[in-house]
Amino acid sequence: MTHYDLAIIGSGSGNTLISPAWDDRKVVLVEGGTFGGTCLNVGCIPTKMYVYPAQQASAPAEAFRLGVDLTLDGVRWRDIRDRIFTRIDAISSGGRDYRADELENVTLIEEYVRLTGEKSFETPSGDVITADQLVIAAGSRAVLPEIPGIALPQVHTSDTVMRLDELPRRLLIVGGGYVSAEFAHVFGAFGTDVTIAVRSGGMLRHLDGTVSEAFTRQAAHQWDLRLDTDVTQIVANDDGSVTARLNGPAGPTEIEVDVVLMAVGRTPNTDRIGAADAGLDLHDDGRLAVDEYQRVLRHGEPVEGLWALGDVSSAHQLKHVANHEANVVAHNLLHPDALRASDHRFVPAAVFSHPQAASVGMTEEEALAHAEASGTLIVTAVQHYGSTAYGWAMEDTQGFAKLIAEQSTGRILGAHILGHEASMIIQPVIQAMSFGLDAHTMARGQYWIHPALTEVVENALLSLRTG
Ligand SMILES: Cc1cc2nc3c(=O)[nH]c(=O)nc-3n(C[C@H](O)[C@H](O)[C@H](O)COP(=O)(O)OP(=O)(O)OC[C@H]3O[C@@H](n4cnc5c(N)ncnc54)[C@H](O)[C@@H]3O)c2cc1C
Ligand SMILES: NC(=O)c1ccc[n+]([C@@H]2O[C@H](COP(=O)([O-])OP(=O)(O)OC[C@H]3O[C@@H](n4cnc5c(N)ncnc54)[C@H](O)[C@@H]3O)[C@@H](O)[C@H]2O)c1
Repeated sequence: MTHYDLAIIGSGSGNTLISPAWDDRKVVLVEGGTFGGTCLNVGCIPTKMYVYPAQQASAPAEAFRLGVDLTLDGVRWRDIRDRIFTRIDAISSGGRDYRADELENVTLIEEYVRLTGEKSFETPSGDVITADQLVIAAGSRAVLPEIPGIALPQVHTSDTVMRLDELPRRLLIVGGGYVSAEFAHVFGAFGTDVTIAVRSGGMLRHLDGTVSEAFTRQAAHQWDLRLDTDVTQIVANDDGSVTARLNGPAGPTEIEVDVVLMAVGRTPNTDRIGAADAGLDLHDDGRLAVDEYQRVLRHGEPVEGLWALGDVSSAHQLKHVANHEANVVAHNLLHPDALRASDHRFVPAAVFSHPQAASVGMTEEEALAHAEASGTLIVTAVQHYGSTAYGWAMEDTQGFAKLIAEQSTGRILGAHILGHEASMIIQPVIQAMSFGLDAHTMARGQYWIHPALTEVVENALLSLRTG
């Protein structure tokens, strides 16, 4: 048995906790998978490194209506793949070597461990580790539904699809959320025939209804979108392709593809670390229960010195949330008498698809429920990109920003943007909400660069009938 001052399970955002403040204390970092976790190796970073060239590959279609004739001569999939992973793999292995070899006070264990108590765990090779403080930052993993044929080598998740040797000619994506929307854009722009099977009636259904409906419409123009459709079986064919059996509104049908991407959500890794056996509290979806200081709960009470952060405990499976919670835990580990709380009031998110979608705060549906419960009124404004000068320059006919505010105070409750660089132009609204600026002050209290695309947000603010 070895005892440490601090033990961390998971090298994603968990890795950032090891600051110089721990230099004279014993720390163990445990990583059973690839060093650096999901975002670096199989998540945010490589996906966006694919999204950017996908945008370039989409340029001919976009430019044509502006009077610019471009042709796409080809997409060198292996070159793109190797450029991305040469860079990422080096960062991962550099980070691993730094933790393994260069810090005398830090030990790196490269095995999947299981809790044996509140602040103890064991490795498959039989070592038992105890710690004064333990941080569980074990993340989440892609869900694989129990469909016959799910284990075929042609069936991938986001973990493996980015490393394919060849760009598939035909791809079936199962699911209608983030991963589906982003990979449909990437593979579709590169020339793959993309079919998407969504078991519900729309894509991105976690977003505001107006955005989800508009995205679904645009998705149906770009990809073969099958709504209200289940995949019931996947069967291997002799030529290396697979046949997926679908059940949709028109009854059973079949589709032949080269690769299937399962994109049906992610589940927290609490089962794999044995959190329930250790007596820790779990939410219904399997997340660890934590309080506002990121302390893990047992029988509803925080366990002293036991912390969790990121996907393993968060309702938001987002890297900026995992990083924020890691900052909070980093402080709280060292300042037990002056704990900081996490701030989950205005968590933004963006889907890097075509078009992009970005959101923060309440959807209109949630705002209406809030208004009813609080006896207030809400106002909404929808501003189209095409109504601003930059939108004219782009000849944009689809993009829009939808803002929702409290009528009496002008307090902004939510923002939902669909279109070019939505993830960037939403940032001033996130700032206004976080710092409590009302819609009018925000619109009139600063210059807005003319004729930048941010004028969409300015005009939406001015259109809100508040006060
Ligand atoms: C395809 C994809 C794209 C994404 N894109 C974005 C994006 O654009 N923006 C965004 O904000 N978020 C994005 N995300 C989500 C983001 O990647 C995650 O929210 C974030 O990486 C979670 O960080 P974490 O530190 O909680 O967990 P992770 O980074 O997953 O780290 C957990 C680590 O713990 C290890 N581990 C688990 N169990 C054990 C055990 N028992 N013993 C030892 N080690 C263990 C795992 O191997 C893993 O490396 C994306 C996710 C995916 C899958
Ligand atoms: N840009 C980003 O920030 C980004 C990008 C990718 C992933 N992520 C994170 O990763 C998480 C996982 O992404 P995701 O797209 O896998 O999940 P998701 O929750 O976004 O979407 C899952 C989809 O699968 C469907 N589904 C669920 N179970 C199903 C089943 N058994 N059969 C068929 N369909 C089923 C759901 O209805 C939904 O359409 C996201 O929730 C997000 O937090 C973020």
